[in-house]
Amino acid sequence: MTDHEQRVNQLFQQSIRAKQEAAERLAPEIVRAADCMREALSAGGKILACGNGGSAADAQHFASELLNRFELDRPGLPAVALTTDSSTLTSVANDDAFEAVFSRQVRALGQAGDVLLAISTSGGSPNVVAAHQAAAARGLRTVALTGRDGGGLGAALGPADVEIRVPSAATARIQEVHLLVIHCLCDLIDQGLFGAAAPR
Ligand SMILES: O=C(CO)[C@@H](O)[C@H](O)[C@H](O)[C@H](O)COP(=O)(O)O
Ligand SMILES: [Zn+2]
Repeated sequence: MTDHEQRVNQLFQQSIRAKQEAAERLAPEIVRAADCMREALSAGGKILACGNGGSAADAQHFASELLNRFELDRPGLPAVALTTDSSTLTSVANDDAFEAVFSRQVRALGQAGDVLLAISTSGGSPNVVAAHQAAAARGLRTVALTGRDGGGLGAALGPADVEIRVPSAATARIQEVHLLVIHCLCDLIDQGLFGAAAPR
């Protein structure tokens, strides 16, 4: 095996270990988060999703799996990624502050009973923390995907919120687990609402 192949192998092993540890520790919180989202959707609510960088992509990935479909052919479900409208993002950042790019949209779009999916590997992104604060003030529950020590986001959550904190300090490994968690949430939501088949 070449040095580079060995490095690739190590990265795969680290990712597998991070996922194994997460499966052992996080299953109850993942089920709680899916229940929270399913209840909101059943009651006519929607899910707003946000994050920065790779987590912005994760927010969009999740929203598209709800709006379009995951594995089951079923009607679209209401979800909005707060990361996609460049006119809104640039004008809020330009006129106010980058910290406000998600919270302003939460105040405009969020209704009591909706859920905010807040994704931050460090838990420290000020715009994600501000989105949670705006959500809480409007009666939304937050499902937070975090890592490390949960950061300011983990610390700001209330008893009705759910934190899924990946036990790792490496941003890339945390993101890899977040994507798996997102697919677990989609699977449990579909199963709860439409009786999806067992995972293949
Ligand atoms: O994808 C990566 C690193 O893997 C980066 O784009 C990463 O998402 C960005 O640095 C984010 O700004 C990090 O924010 P956060 O996860 O700490 O909230
Ligand atoms: Zn990344």
